[in-house]
Amino acid sequence: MTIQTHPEPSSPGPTPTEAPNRVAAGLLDPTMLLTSLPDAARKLDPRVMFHNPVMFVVEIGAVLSTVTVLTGPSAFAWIVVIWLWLTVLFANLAEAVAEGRGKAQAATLRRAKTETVAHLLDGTEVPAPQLKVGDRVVVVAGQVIPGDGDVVEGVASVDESAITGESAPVIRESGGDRSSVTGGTKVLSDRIVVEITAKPGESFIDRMIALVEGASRQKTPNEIALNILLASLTIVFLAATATLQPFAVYAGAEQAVVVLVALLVCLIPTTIGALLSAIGIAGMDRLVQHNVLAMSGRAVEAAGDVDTLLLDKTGTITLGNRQAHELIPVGGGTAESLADAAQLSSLADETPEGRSIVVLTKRGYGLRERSDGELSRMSFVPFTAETRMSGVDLHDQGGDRQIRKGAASAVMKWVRDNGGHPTGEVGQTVDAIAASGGTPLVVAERAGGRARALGVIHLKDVVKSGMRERFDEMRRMGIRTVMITGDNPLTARAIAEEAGVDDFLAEATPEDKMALIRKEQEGGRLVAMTGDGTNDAPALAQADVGVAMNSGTSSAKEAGNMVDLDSNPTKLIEIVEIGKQLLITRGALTTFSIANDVAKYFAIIPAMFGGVYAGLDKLNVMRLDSPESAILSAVIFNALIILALVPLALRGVRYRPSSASEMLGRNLAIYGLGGIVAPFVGIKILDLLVSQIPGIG
Ligand SMILES: Nc1ncnc2c1ncn2[C@@H]1O[C@H](COP(=O)(O)OP(=O)(O)OP(=O)(O)O)[C@@H](O)[C@H]1O
Ligand SMILES: [K+]
Ligand SMILES: [Mg+2]
Repeated sequence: MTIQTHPEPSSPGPTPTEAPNRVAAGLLDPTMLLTSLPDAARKLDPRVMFHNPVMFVVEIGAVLSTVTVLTGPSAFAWIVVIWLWLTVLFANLAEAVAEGRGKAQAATLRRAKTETVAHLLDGTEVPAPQLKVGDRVVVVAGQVIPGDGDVVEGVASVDESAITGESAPVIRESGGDRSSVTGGTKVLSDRIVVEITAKPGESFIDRMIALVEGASRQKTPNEIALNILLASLTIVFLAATATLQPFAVYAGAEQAVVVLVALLVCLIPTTIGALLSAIGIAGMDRLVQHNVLAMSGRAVEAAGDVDTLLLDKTGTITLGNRQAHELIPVGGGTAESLADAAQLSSLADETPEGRSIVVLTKRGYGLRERSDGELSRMSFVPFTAETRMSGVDLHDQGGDRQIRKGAASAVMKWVRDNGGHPTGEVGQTVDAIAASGGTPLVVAERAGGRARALGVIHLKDVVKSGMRERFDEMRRMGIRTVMITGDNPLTARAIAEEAGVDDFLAEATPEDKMALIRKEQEGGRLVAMTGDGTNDAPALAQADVGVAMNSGTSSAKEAGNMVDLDSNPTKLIEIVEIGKQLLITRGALTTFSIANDVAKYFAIIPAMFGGVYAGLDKLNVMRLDSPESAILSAVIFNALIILALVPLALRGVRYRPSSASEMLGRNLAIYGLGGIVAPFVGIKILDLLVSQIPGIG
C-alpha cells in the first residue's frame, strides 16, 4: 500500500490564494463594483427592499420626491432626488459586492460537481445523481467518489483538493473517526467501499454552494435585534419629521417634500442599515476563506463570545493514528499466546487500533491468516465507546473461549466479573504505558470458568505539533481549553500536559461529554467543541459552536454547525477571531452610524428654519453657504459615507486579543467620536463644492 500519513495542517497562517474555493479578498476593486451594479439595481425591487426597513423607508422617500420633482422641477430638487436614489443603490451595492464574492466561489465548487458513474457493490452501474441513501459503491484508485458517504470497507488515500484546496492527499478508512468521504473528491490509491449517506442534491458540495451563494443565509438573532432597533429609530424620526410640517406651516416656513425627505434620510441610521447585511455575509465569507463552512450565522456570532473550548483527544489533539507498538505479556504467559489472543480479538475490529494490532501480530509474530472454517466458529464483539472493549467468542471443540481487549478499567472489571483476580503486575504495566502518554489495552480471556489477564497492548499516538502555542493563544483570548477523552486518566494527564490544555476529563462516555457542555452552559458560558467521532456527535450538537472535522464521520458533521475542511482543531482560534471581528464590526459601524446622524442635524435644521428662527442660526456651526447647499451636502455625504465604509464592512474591523471593556472603550472613542466629527468635515467640504453649482443657493 502506498499511503502517506495524514498531512498535518500545522500552520494556521494565510491560506494560499490559488485554492479553488478561496477567492482573493480583493476588497472593493472597481470592477467588482461595476459587475455588482446589475444585481444592486435588481435589489431595488420593493419586495426585496422590504426586508431592510431603514433602506425601504429611503426608497419610499425617493419615490415620493421623484413624483413631486416631476410636478415642480428645480435644479436643487433634482440633485436631491438623484442622491436619494444613489443612497438606496449604494446600500444594495454593498450587499451585492459581498454576495458576489460568494458567487465566484460557488462557480468553482460547481466545477467539482462532475457527473460520475457509480459502481454499485453488486456490479451494476448507475449515474451518480441516481444514487440512493444506503447504496454501497466501490471506488478504486483514479476514480471520483460519486457521492457523500462513509467508508465501510478498506482504506485509501484521497485527493480532496476539489473542496479543500489542499493538494496533499488524506487518508480515509473504515471503522475509525476518518471514515467520511465527499462526493467529487478522488481516490488516489487502493479500493474502498462507500455507503452513500446523502441524497443527490443535498450533498456536501450542494450545501457549500448554497452557503457561499448566500441562498440559505438567514438573519441571525443579533441581526434581527439590531434590525428592530434600527426600525424603531426610523419610526421615531419618521414621526418627528411628519409632525414638523404643521409647525413649519404655522411658523410660515412650509417645507418642500424633498426637503422633508432629505431631513428624514439624514436622520435615520442609513449607514448601518445599508451595511448590516454585507457585514454578515462577509463574516461567513471570511470563514470560507479559512476553509470553514458555517451552517448558520448564529454559530459565527456565538464563536465571537466563546468562553470554553472542548476538544477530544484522539485525532484532534493527537494525530489520531493510534498504532499498536508493543505487546507485554503478564502472569508468566508468553508473548506468542498474547499475540494470538490479541489478533483473534481484532480480526473483525475495523478501527485503526484494531487493524494495527492485526498488522503488528502478523509482522512481529508471524501469525498466519485464519481459515474461513475457523472464522465461521467465531462471533465478534465490536468496539463501542460505551463498553470501551472489543473481542471475540470462539465456539471451539474444547468448549467456549472468550477474548476481550480494551480500556484497562473496562477489561479488569470484566475479568473480576468472571471470577478472575488480576494481579498488581497488570496495573503497573498499564500505568507505565499510560504515564508515557500511550494508550494501554488490556487483553484477557475466559476459558473454562475463570477469566484472566494475558497482557497489555501498547498503543502509541503522537501529539500534533504546535498545539501548545495555539492553546497559549486561546488563553490570551480568555478561552479555557478542556480536553475530553474516553482514555484513562493517566494517559489523559500525560497528553494534556504535553499539549498544554487547561484541563481534562478522562474516561468520558458520549453522555459525559454532553453533560460537561450542559454544565458549562448552565453557568452562562458559551461552549465550543471540536470533534470528529460518532461518539462526539451528541456533544457537537449540544455545543453553541460545534466544529466537526471534515475527516470525521458523517454523523459528527451532521451534528455540528461548522465543518473545518482542513480538519485542524486549532482552527477554532481563527473561527473565534472571525466571530469577534464580526461582532466588533457591527458594533463599531452602528456606533458610527448613529453618531453620524446626530451631526447631520446641525447641518439641516438651521438650514430649514434659520430664516424664521434667528436663534437657530447659532446651530449653524459649520457656516454653510446656503440652506439649499447645506441640505444637499448632508444628503450627498450621507450617501457617500456608505460607499466609503463598504471596504471596512467587508474586511472587518481589526481584532486584537484584549478584554471586552478595553475593546468597547476603544471602539467608542474611534467610531463614536469619528462618527461625530466626520460629517462636520465632510459636509463642509461638500458645501464648498456644491455651492459652486449654478442655481443652488
Ligand atoms: N478497537 C478498540 N478495541 C478495544 N478497545 C478500544 C478500541 N479502541 C479504543 N479502545 C479503548 O476504548 C477507550 C475509549 O475509546 P474512545 O474512542 O471512546 O475514546 P478515545 O479515542 O480514547 O478518545 P477520544 O474521546 O479523544 O476519541 C480508548 O481509550 C481505549 O482504551
Ligand atoms: K442617515
Ligand atoms: Mg475516539
